[in-house]
Amino acid sequence: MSSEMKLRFGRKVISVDEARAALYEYVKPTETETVSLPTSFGRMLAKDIYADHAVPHFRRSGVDGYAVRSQDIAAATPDNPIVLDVIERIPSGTIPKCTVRAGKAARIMTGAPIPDGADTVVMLEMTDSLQDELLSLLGAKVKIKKNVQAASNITPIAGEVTLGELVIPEGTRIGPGEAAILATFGFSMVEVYRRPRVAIFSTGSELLQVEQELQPGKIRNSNSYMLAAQVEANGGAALIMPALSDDPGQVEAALEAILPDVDLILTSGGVSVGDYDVLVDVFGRFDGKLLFNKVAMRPGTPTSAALWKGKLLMALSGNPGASFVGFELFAKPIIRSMLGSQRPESEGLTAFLDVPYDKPSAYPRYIRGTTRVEAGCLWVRPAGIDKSSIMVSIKDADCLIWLPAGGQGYQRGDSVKVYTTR
Ligand SMILES: Nc1nc2c(c(=O)[nH]1)N[C@H]1C(S)=C(S)[C@@H](COP(=O)(O)OP(=O)(O)OC[C@H]3O[C@@H](n4cnc5c(N)ncnc54)[C@H](O)[C@@H]3O)O[C@H]1N2
Ligand code: MOO
Ligand SMILES: [Mg+2]
Repeated sequence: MSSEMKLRFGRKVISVDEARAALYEYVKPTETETVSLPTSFGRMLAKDIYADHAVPHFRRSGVDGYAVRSQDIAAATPDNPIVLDVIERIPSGTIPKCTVRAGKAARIMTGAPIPDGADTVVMLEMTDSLQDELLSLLGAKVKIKKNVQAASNITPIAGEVTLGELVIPEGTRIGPGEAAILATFGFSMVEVYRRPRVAIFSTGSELLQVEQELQPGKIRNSNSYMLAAQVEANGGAALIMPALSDDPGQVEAALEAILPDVDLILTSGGVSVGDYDVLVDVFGRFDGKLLFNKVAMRPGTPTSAALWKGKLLMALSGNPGASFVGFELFAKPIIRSMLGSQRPESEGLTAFLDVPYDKPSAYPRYIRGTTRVEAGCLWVRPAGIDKSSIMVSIKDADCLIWLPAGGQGYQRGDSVKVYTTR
């Protein structure tokens, strides 16, 4: 068999895990860059964030009311209120001037520092000050109508975060909570991983550009946009390249030209046994190293990958379903590893199959699935028609249902593993 025929038909099949291991060998995190906090949302943090001060860094009032000594108001009741002298008013953001001694009270606002001497705060609603609030403060008195436990309505120093605590580990995606913490600790500039640049090429002379009118026997290129959306959803920067022809020389030249400018190349189509499956031809003539060209999985069996001039080239199947699944299983963990993620692979969950599934397969299946929760249990069913060539059901998928190889089919209610894709 010629080497070209060998590449097409004499393929060595490897498992998904072996394929991933082969890829991970060549994956390294991108360099870090420093960006402004407002532009860091969605980016991956490139260094551990430690608390360089306690939060709060002062005893903070949680309510509007009076800061007092709890022992002064132990006997307070609505019928027998305790009267205290009001010595100062403490707006939030100011520093108390006086110490609260026996028989004294300080009117305090929510968020303001607790004055020395006070160990609790009585809410305004439990005093009679509401009537007096127009009185000039000096000489005013306040009737406390309810005793309040010591430490009430006070957040102690370091009540939220202690000095030196690791608040966000490196490799975390910056969402709302992380943004709040970064702002709290003064990170107006944030060190993040550079977003991996991913070039996307589709192949196939049947492909039209999106803006082109439909023509007999041709289809619009949908994979490139699906893959670009998947790249961006996982923190990469997608470069949608012009679709490639079926000419091996042209394809090789186009891929080689972009290699230096990107971190990863994704192609879709042209990896099976067809006469015009051009990636197979490229693998037969390029000076890269083919890592694998057949994976024990359905869909996406002909998914291939190569290392070329130090960069990974992921050659996904042309069938939209297979392309989607191949991205989720291989390109997603590559991109997330480049972004420093400690958990690059999709999270595995257990769900109950919502419908019977009776298509046995020689290879493990990764079926686009739609989950739902019922009475606290996760149920999953195939998202629409479960065929590799179906594009329209991809929008309904929020996971991949993993069905082991072989099997005599599955009943409704069988528990299966699912991998989230959202
Ligand atoms: N005799 C065999 N035929 C096929 C085999 C096989 O083992 N023996 N493998 C099948 C499997 S499995 C898959 S998966 C597909 C993969 O084929 P390719 O990766 O070579 O993909 P293409 O042939 O280029 O296209 C397949 C299909 O997908 C459509 N396509 C391609 N690119 C796009 C795009 N950018 N947007 C939308 N649709 C796209 C293309 O029109 C074809 O319909 O091979 C099976 N055949
Ligand atoms: O490998 Mo496939 O099963 O058509 O995608
Ligand atoms: Mg083909």
